[in-house]
Amino acid sequence: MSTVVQLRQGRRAQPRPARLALLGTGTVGSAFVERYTRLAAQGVPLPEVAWLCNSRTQVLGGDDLPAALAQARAAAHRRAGFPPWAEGESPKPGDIIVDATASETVADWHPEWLTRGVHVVTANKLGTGGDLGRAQAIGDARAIGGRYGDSATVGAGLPLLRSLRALIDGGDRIHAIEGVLSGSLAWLFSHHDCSRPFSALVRAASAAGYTEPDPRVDLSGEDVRRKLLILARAAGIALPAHEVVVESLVPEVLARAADADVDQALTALDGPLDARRVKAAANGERLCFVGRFDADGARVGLRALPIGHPLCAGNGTDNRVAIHSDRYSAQPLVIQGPGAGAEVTAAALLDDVLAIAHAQADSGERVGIL
Ligand SMILES: NC(=O)C1=CN([C@@H]2O[C@H](COP(=O)(O)OP(=O)(O)OC[C@H]3O[C@@H](n4cnc5c(N)ncnc54)[C@H](OP(=O)(O)O)[C@@H]3O)[C@@H](O)[C@H]2O)C=CC1
Ligand SMILES: N[C@@H](CC=O)C(=O)O
Repeated sequence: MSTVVQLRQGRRAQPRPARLALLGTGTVGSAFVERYTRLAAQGVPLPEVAWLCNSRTQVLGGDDLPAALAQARAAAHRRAGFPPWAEGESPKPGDIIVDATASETVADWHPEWLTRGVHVVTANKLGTGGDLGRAQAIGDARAIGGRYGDSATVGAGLPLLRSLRALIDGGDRIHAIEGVLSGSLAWLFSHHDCSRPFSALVRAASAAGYTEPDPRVDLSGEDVRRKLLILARAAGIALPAHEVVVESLVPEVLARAADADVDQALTALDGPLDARRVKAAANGERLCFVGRFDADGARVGLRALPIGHPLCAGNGTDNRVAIHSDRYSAQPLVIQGPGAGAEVTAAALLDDVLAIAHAQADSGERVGIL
């Protein structure tokens, strides 16, 4: 090797390892830290968590992540304004942002980060399950920039999006997707036997970490709409959110309740849902909250299905989703398993983080220079 080449190589800046920022220190963010800490103790090579952020503060990760998490969770509330991470140090190309928020503000940043070569791993469905323009901007940005890990957004990590993309990559065409896409609603309707008020079950589902931060997002069908949009868009259909017909379970008084009054207003669900449960049982049917899209459109709502119906086969938080395609035309491909819960969701996020870290290592991807 010539002296000139040796000198050039000696001067070349060293690539630095990717850093990770965790946005959201609530139910899912905390489970992420717990799993990260466990995997790191097992020797799994993970990118360093450089920052933990919520809407109130940003703290440095460091060696003691549980302590950093506790510090972030204990931060004082602050007046509205930019979230602290937006005022602090910017992520650099090759860094990984984990979005464990339910925030529109954070989702709006997804295309921007991807365009800059920053990877995004998300449990937040608003990126690709909300506004179509934002979903398309994310699609465009991931084609040229960072990677987008979205397995936690549908089925809390069940191999749904992965399978769908594998079918499409293999030349298959998707005709319809139908299924139970809400873990919390699946859990609620599998426990609803009128012995306890439905509102008490909603409180239990929320305490178990199955519902959205605001359970009305589940009960209104909005969460299922988002998942259906994510699936439809992954299948290549540019479906606008307003084209999904949604049957909400939320009575007017609950819909209008201020955040502080939601818990009390949940009782408005009890009478109407008990009546639907009694009627379904009298007809030998079971209530299931189902989302479907096909050539005729997209629809989300509560259906009374015969007890033996395939969509009724799950238990607990099980999602059960049927994919109809060219390849699976006589009988659909069916994927079933737990579709909500902080642990499975955190595992999905870490799977995506590891997949990005492995791809970086395999491709020798140069991470931004310090
Ligand atoms: N629970 C489940 O089974 C599943 C959940 N998900 C998704 O995971 C996400 C998180 O849910 P969950 O943990 O229950 O929600 P939580 O309400 O428990 O936590 C949300 C966190 O996001 C933070 N946050 C809000 N806005 C911002 C912002 N602008 N910048 C930084 N942080 C912000 C909050 O901050 P602060 O603490 O200051 O309020 C909080 O720490 C949701 O999008 C949900 O849909 C996805 C799959 C399954
Ligand atoms: N609230 C959601 C959680 C996972 O996405 C659900 O009930 O499925």
